[in-house]
Amino acid sequence: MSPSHQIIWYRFGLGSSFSFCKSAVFTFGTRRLPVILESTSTLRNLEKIIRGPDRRHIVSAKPTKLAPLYAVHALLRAVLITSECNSFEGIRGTDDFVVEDSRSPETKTRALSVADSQEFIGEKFWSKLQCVDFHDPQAPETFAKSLKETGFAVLVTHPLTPGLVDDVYAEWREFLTQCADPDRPDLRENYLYDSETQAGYFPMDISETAKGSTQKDLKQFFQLYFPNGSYPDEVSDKARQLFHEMHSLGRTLLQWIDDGMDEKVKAGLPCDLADALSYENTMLRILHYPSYREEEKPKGAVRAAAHEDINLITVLPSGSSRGLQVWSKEDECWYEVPCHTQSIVVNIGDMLQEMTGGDYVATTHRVVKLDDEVGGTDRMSCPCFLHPHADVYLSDKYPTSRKFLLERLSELGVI
Ligand SMILES: O=C(O)CCC(=O)C(=O)O
Ligand SMILES: [Fe+2]
Repeated sequence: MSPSHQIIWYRFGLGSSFSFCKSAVFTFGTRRLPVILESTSTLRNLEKIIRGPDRRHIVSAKPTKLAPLYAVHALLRAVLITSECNSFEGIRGTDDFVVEDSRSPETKTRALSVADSQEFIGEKFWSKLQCVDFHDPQAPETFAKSLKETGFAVLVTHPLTPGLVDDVYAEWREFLTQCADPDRPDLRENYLYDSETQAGYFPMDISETAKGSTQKDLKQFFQLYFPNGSYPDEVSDKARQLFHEMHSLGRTLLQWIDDGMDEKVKAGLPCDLADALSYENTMLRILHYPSYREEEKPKGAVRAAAHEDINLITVLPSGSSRGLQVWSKEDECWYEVPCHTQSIVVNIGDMLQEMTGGDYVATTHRVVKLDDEVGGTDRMSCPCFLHPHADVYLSDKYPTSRKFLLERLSELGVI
């Protein structure tokens, strides 16, 4: 080791946090590698994985029932950091997992406790919020349970075309940046949203004000409806393809909710959720949250203020950077929603809550700029809001979903 190589040693003793952590699945590009974190020998396997040629492409970890999220996340972060190192020490003694961080200015050694692991990853995760492997036979149940308990679930593997979301982020970041450019008034004019259909471009100065908030969110976005609504000539067909794939994934997920639904609740529905899903009312929103300095933002404004979504469920690929948080009524705190490239967050919207008489609850969430965000970071995201057909019965108060939608859009100040 060269003397200029400064190191922090984190020792993940099996007696500490990882004794909880039985297994994880790491995904390298399209290759999935299950890892059992029980013994020294399997930690050695992990070492081999870290040393492997694909080590820069670790994108997700799947905790099982026995593996709380924080432990898997701590491990994942450790692996990510390690994969950027020039060297990796691997196993020390019989039960230590040693990670070195070449970017640290000092050297120290310590065993990692549960609290440490949270501090280490700098995030607080909700252990009830499950990460689901889409291909796991247990996936429908795990998914439905997580939605029921937290209003959220994270799919760490999914059937969308690999790389498609990143491609959409890259080209729409450029397009939306141009739309905001005062030298390109033509773009704003061409694509400005239609208040009746809600399709098109919503600039920063128009944007949304969350229900109950007084400040506009610090975001601009484009709402795409298919086959109606405008689609900019300036971008490729990729967002169209993404919508198509997300809609089809959404139908499968609604089917999973149908399958896991309490019989009494199901009896109150006008039809299966999967059949209530509309293609033309479903909307893909491509969001750009520009970078900003904390002191420059209007007082009280955040990237997206606390809100619940209006629709049935939202299929939300991980944003291009962290910042999505979910409110736990039980613990009365914000938890960070795990953000791995290639994972997809799913959350419940108000319409599903209304339809199921509150059996599925739309959980409040928001998007903030984290204190440790690297300066000048913007953020892209592309939630797909799955909506029912306009005449679907939600409840006696809202005999059609159309009535519900109009009420909520007027509260948002966009109609
Ligand atoms: O940007 C995100 O990650 C979430 C966006 C969101 O919650 C929304 O647009 O409703
Ligand atoms: Fe939302």
